[in-house]
Amino acid sequence: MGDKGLIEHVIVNHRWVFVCLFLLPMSVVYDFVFYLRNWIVFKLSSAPKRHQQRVADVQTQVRKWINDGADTQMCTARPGWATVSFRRGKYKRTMRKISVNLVDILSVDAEKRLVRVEPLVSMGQITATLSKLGWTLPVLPELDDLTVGGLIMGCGIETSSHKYGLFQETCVAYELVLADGSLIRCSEDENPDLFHAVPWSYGTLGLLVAAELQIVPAKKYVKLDYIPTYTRESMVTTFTEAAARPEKNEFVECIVFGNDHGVVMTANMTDTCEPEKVNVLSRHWKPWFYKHVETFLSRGGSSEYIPLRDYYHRHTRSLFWSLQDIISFGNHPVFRWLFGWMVPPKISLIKLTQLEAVKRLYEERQMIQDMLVPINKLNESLDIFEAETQLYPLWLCPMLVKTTPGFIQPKRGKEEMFVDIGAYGAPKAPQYHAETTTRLIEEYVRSVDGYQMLYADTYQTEEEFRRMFNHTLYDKMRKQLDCEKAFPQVYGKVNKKVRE
Ligand SMILES: Cc1cc2nc3c(=O)[nH]c(=O)nc-3n(C[C@H](O)[C@H](O)[C@H](O)COP(=O)(O)OP(=O)(O)OC[C@H]3O[C@@H](n4cnc5c(N)ncnc54)[C@H](O)[C@@H]3O)c2cc1C
Ligand SMILES: NC(=O)C1=CN([C@@H]2O[C@H](COP(=O)(O)OP(=O)(O)OC[C@H]3O[C@@H](n4cnc5c(N)ncnc54)[C@H](OP(=O)(O)O)[C@@H]3O)[C@@H](O)[C@H]2O)C=CC1
Ligand SMILES: CC(C)=CCC[C@@H](C)[C@H]1CC[C@H]2C3=C(CC[C@]12C)[C@@]1(C)CC[C@H](O)C[C@@H]1CC3
Repeated sequence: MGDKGLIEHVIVNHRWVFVCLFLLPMSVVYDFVFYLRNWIVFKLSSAPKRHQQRVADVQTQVRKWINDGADTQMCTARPGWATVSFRRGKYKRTMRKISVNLVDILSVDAEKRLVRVEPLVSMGQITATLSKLGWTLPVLPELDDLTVGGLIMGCGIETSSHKYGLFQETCVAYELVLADGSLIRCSEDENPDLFHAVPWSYGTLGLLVAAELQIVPAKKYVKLDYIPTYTRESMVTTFTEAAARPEKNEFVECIVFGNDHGVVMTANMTDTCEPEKVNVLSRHWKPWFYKHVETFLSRGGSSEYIPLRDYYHRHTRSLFWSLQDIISFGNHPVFRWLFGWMVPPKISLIKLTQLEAVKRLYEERQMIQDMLVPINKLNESLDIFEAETQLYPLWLCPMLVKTTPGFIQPKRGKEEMFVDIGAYGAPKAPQYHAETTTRLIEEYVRSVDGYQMLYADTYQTEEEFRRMFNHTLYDKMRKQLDCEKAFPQVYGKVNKKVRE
């Protein structure tokens, strides 16, 4: 084995060496630099002043594209490795890249209960800002590095989605630069068709330059009730009943640890607590959250008070359960005490440095998928996941599909409760084959009028994709805004063939 072969062997089979020695320190430096930059910007209060100039710069780039003959389509200049999406878009190599370098929180309006942000503002930045002011977002998707732009143009989900719907249902206005270089604002009252067509459009109707999001009062803690279940029936029933009562349960999720057992969690914000039951999850020596949850299967049900921000970022430290496949001893107490403060490595840096062999490994032997199905199909869906993947844990998160027009709408005309089934890890089913199995599951999801989250690999054909997502309003807006030359279709940005 030559030097290159040896390095590749070590990186694929002992990836933790590279991750611990290189990626973790790099992630700390990266976060620190960004933190410092934001601190300076905030102290100088320069973000709102510079916003207009930065938007004008986006408009100038689009107008230059027109003057240059508009011969290639446009996408944002954000490199594929920097995103939370599972893969990189190949289209980033060929399309005209428009730099939308807008990373700041512009204003917090307590009276109107709104926060106005630029599209690259991350969820970590938002919780840091809002919690100090006593506010929070109604839906705050897990993973610190998710951006407002990515969550609006794609979709975002969290354990309060059974009450509020997806992230976009809590947005009240978008500002976009269109294919002709003009700036437009849209909301429920102003350009409502565009407003409803933007979510799930993946940047194919225009470039987002600002968004207004609802805020709601935050409390200090979340009181979290852990309810272990030992049969499939009790797991599904407990979860479904909890999701149906948003007035009683502000947050609902379930981690399925095996075919017939899992822990359902219901939670509510509170300002008071029982001090002996407080669990500060963000302390670096604390066990990974899903491992902690698993202990309630043997300990029996219980309650805890978790600081609100720690609750929001509870799965971030272990990237749900994906980190165990990268640092297998990451949850060992010694590792946690010594290095836990550096974890997790930044997803962007993992993507930037992963070798072709690691990519292949993930492509062939790992499944990263979120499928949204009507909650009354949960039991049947779990049977399919068990038969085809035998992959555990699974993440269950309920979500309300509202009748708002757009890419996803309840097929039966009235709002309907769905559940996101998240599968992240190495399937154990002997017949598992990335493409065949995913296609089979996609077919099932279509058959129950469900949806696939598109940050992951979709193997659907364009015709199947159009059957899954309602393109009526989207097609109308593409025509009206003359998008055909300017941007690809959503399918052209998300299907497996255009991603690597
Ligand atoms: C109107 C207004 C506008 C503002 N604009 C901006 C702005 O544009 N950009 C900006 O950055 N700040 C802005 N701020 C300041 C903001 O309040 C924070 O000071 C800033 O975001 C940095 O937060 P921090 O120092 O608390 O960072 P930290 O709390 O140190 O957080 C830094 C990062 O660490 C992680 N983290 C920290 N604690 C936890 C935890 N408990 N669990 C999991 N992860 C955690 C998160 O990833 C977070 O992004 C604004 C404030 C106001 C009022
Ligand atoms: N908890 C959750 O809900 C989770 C959600 N996700 C998914 O991750 C993705 C978000 O990741 P993130 O890294 O934030 O975003 P990405 O950079 O991956 O962006 C996602 C899409 O949105 C487009 N987009 C982003 N910003 C703009 C903008 N300003 N103008 C026009 N188009 C834009 C991108 O276009 P382009 O390709 O041109 O750059 C891209 O197609 C979403 O798809 C989300 O569903 C992942 C994990 C958890
Ligand atoms: C809560 C929802 C809806 C989704 C959570 C999905 C995450 C678990 C995945 C999103 C991006 C994924 C990536 C990886 C692991 C799983 C995610 C965090 C990797 C870090 C796995 C290792 C690869 O080499 C790179 C991957 C990048 C994206």
